[in-house]
Amino acid sequence: MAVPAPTKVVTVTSPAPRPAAPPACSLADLRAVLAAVAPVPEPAAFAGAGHSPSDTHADTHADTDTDVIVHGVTHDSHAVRPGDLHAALPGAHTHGAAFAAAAVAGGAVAVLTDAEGARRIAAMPPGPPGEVPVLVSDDPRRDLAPVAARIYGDPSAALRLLGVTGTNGKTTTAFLLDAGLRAAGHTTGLIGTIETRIADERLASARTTPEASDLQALLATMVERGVGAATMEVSSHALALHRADALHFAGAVFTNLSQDHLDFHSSMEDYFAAKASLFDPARTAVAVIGVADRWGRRLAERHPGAITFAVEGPADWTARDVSYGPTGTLLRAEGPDGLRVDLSVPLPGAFNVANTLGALALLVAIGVPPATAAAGIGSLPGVPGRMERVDAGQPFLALVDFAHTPDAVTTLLETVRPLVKGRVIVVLGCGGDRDRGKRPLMGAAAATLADVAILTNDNPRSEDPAEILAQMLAGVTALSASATVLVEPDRAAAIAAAVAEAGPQDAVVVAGKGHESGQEQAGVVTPFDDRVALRAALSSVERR
Ligand SMILES: CC(=O)N[C@H]1[C@@H](OP(=O)(O)OP(=O)(O)OC[C@H]2O[C@@H](n3ccc(=O)[nH]c3=O)[C@H](O)[C@@H]2O)O[C@H](CO)[C@@H](O)[C@@H]1O[C@H](C)C(=O)N[C@@H](C)C(=O)N[C@H](CCC(=O)O)C(=O)O
Ligand SMILES: Nc1ncnc2c1ncn2[C@@H]1O[C@H](COP(=O)(O)OP(=O)(O)OP(=O)(O)O)[C@@H](O)[C@H]1O
Ligand SMILES: N[C@H](CCC[C@H](N)C(=O)O)C(=O)O
Ligand SMILES: [Mg+2]
Repeated sequence: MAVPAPTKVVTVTSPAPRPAAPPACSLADLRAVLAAVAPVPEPAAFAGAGHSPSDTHADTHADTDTDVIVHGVTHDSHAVRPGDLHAALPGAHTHGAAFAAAAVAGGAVAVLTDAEGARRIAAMPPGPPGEVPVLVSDDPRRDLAPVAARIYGDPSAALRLLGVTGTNGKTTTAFLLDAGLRAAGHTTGLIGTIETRIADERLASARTTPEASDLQALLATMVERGVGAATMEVSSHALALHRADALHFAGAVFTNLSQDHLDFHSSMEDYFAAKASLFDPARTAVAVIGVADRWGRRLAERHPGAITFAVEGPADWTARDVSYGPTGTLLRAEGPDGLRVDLSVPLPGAFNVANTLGALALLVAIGVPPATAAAGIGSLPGVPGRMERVDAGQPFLALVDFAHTPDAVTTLLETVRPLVKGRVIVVLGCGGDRDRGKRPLMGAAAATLADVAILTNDNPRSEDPAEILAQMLAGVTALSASATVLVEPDRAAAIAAAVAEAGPQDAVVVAGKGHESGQEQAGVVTPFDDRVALRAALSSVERR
């Protein structure tokens, strides 16, 4: 087999789709937006070296702002188009103002930044950045969302926007919502981890939730192309970094909360607060909350008008007569006011019953007839890389799944166990540059709930893969694990070892990468797809 060429990691987001008809908005309008969000800082605060305060263009161009017309906005200097506002944001690695000259050379007509950015621009040698107005904000990342909404004509108000947040199940729930909306006759849009859809067009997603500038442009493109209803995953990073501010949600689902992303959030409380902020009534009309865990129950207590769901109640929506099969589930959903909805869900496992209830509850709440919602959900062809079966004629079950949190690994292995008479063999790694606290917990879950656990690499990114594996193993050795635990850093070899180990009636479960198409290590992405690797391993076994 030819080895695919690795590609260099691009850390900036790829250019987002923009409306074909560019919007037009004066800088004076944007100043008004900024003034409404926060008071304008004193000009003296951004006087740079070699310039007097009056040299800074936040000040000097104020009278002529109406003459500067903005046609778009970007936070990424690589994606600047002529007529753009360049949002030069302070970041964890660099300051966007460092790229202001490139942005203005690329056609940016104004810059939005903070005092530090304005200081840097003022200190630059005479040249392009000094030739455009600089809007200064105390928090330009926060202000980017309302500014972008103003530039693109507030597109989320022009369509029915649904949001999904929570640790696990966002992508699945979003796919279920989209299927229900399409069954109800809507032309739909979808924004999430696997892909972005604008009506019939499908694009690869760079992020689960794009930055506000890209998101507002994307929603405006959807409106322009006749999309009437859109569903988006709202990650906790997005909420903490203001990507989803200034959006109008017709409704949103909270799936669940468990440990993840504690590299980014300081604590579970902080992580919960980010997720909970989506349900502020000022931005979300209908709250649908999974109450199977304590975080969901806390959120529901804060929102007495919320619609709740849990596979086993008490909740507004619960499931009855659930019949689990290897490829799907039959159930009766019981909702408020005696509603009864029979569903055939083409996704296996109790966790997908929870996802189905969340989607159904929101669809019904926004007026989709229950039978129509059920028909849409029933027509979903599955979710790529989530409990996805790979079949090459082998006498055992082979699955690829995206479980990459302790709770998801636990749920996954508990779901697979009753599906097979034989052993469960899991292949699993943990991502680099992500929550380290997850690693021993994921190792422990694999070692207690599987019969054979093969620990391997999963996007080591900038970290030493051996160190990540050692941290997973620490969770295994801390308890008397029942599984046979092996370590094989090469993921393809680990998958092949799992397949070689499997006998009739066993299950091979490859977890953590799901739909992903690359393995990222040391700044390089090498094409890698678990489904392809698993199929290749299964085929070579068949040939033996
Ligand atoms: C932790 C996090 O979310 N970081 C985001 C943050 O990065 P940062 O603060 O490090 O930014 P930086 O690299 O210092 O750059 C500062 C500014 O300079 C700009 N820049 C930088 C370089 C350049 O050449 N030109 C340029 O214009 C950048 O666009 C940025 O605006 O701001 C950047 C854009 O402003 C984001 O691209 C970046 O997402 C990074 C790449 C990322 O990996 N985010 C992940 C963790 C994420 O958001 N994940 C969630 C899903 C999580 C889940 O599973 O639930 C998601 O929604 O995708
Ligand atoms: N309701 C749920 N409860 C627990 N685990 C779940 C649930 N739904 C899905 N999972 C597990 O989580 C994995 C990821 O599911 P999904 O992609 O729908 O979640 P996500 O929240 O979008 O994840 P990400 O934040 O990484 O995009 C699945 O492959 C499955 O193992
Ligand atoms: N949205 C998640 C996906 C993780 C997938 C897993 N394969 C990994 O690389 O850790 C994240 O970026 O944390
Ligand atoms: Mg997702």
